[in-house]
Amino acid sequence: MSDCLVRTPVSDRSNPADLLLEMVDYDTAQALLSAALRELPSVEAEHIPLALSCGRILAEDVRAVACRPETDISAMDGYAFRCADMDLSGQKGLPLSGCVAAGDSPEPLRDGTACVILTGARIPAGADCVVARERVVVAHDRVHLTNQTPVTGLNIRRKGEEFLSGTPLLPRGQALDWRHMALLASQGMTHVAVSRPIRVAVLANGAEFDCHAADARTELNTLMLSAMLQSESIRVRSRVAATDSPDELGEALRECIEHSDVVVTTGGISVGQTDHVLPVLTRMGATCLFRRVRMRPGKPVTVMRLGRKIIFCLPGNPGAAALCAQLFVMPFLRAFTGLPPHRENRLAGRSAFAFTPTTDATSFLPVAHTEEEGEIRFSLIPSVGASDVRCLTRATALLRVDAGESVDIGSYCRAVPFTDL
Ligand SMILES: Nc1nc2c(c(=O)[nH]1)N[C@H]1C(S)=C(S)[C@@H](COP(=O)(O)OP(=O)(O)OC[C@H]3O[C@@H](n4cnc5c(N)ncnc54)[C@H](O)[C@@H]3O)O[C@H]1N2
Ligand code: MOO
Repeated sequence: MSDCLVRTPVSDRSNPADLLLEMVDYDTAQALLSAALRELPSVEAEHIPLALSCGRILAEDVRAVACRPETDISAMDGYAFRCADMDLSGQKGLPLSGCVAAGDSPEPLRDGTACVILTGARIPAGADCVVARERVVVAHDRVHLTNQTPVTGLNIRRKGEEFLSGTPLLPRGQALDWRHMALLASQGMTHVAVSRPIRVAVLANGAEFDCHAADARTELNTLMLSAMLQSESIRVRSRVAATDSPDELGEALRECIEHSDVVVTTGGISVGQTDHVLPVLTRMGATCLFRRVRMRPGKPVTVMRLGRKIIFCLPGNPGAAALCAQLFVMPFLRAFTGLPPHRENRLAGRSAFAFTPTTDATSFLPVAHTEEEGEIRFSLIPSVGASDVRCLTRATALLRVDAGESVDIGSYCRAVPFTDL
């Protein structure tokens, strides 16, 4: 038998384990979380080498300091000349005078001549068109047109045609990836200001995860949640307190809180005699943002705050922990890192199944979504409940059904797709 904490009387409203504390509905819980996030100072910026910045979040707006192309350049390997100088019949041609390659700073073109020019080379002053090499014939050091009528600007990439100096290039909050590297490097940037990574601690608890326990179980949530939350802009560390001792749990919580910006606990938040997470946090001075949400599954989910630290207390059942992490922790971390809400924040489509809730709570059903003839269709993934880990591997979204609503085949429905960071 474990040593059980003596339960505080249910009338003690300072204890978040107290079931008399009012349960909030799902939208209220989200609103409380958004309000708490707004009160947090934004994450500091750090300057890191551009080469290491993929996956990080831009901490400031970037404007062009140089236009692109920086100067008029040739788009072709060929010959540059002044259009008006060229004999269009191809009979006379123009004498050749020199060669310009990319990287050269050419002298002005001699009047009445053409020069060899290579792709990317600066257009010499005096030239106003480029004809591709395969469209001329060169004989006796003269260039003759074969199959081209040149016009001013032909095959010239004009200075600033991509963008001018001062053009807004990327907004603060942009998650950087390979597509942004060339653009930033084109501005001479070797370093970039990004938000420093957010430190998240994931803490599981429960004596059943002690491998010496008489009925030991495999701990699943730290691996699952670390994989979900880990990204270039989020550093996750995890810890398992394989104990039912409030003191040992308290020590683990203290250590997690001290070294992290955000803590995510799983398990130990219901009303069992070994559910110590909330009383221990309360004793440490944490206050409750909300305690339990009118939703199924995931009802026990609770969010605490200690100073500037937010502590998500998720239910221990892996399915419920995953669902609460997707619905609460992921959007919070996106916003905290400075990312905009996920572009597929909400999916709308038609249900391929019928469902009538049996609770007065918001139900979240695991579904797989497919696109058929431009419309999203949701299929129900069978689940035996909040401990089901197999159904997660087949689901792609969580379909929301509010209390009092029911779903019929063909009903228009909303779902939150699973996301990563
Ligand atoms: N009297 C009541 N009992 C329960 C209620 C209630 O309202 N009244 N709510 C139920 C619901 S809903 C849930 S969800 C669970 C939540 O309980 P806890 O968050 O305290 O979770 P535990 O009791 O610690 O664990 C529940 C279950 O999940 C397994 N678990 C926990 N952590 C992990 C992990 N890291 N890896 C794998 N499996 C884990 C644990 O072994 C238990 O089987 O409370 C209900 N009870
Ligand atoms: O809500 Mo619990 O999260 O059903 O298992």
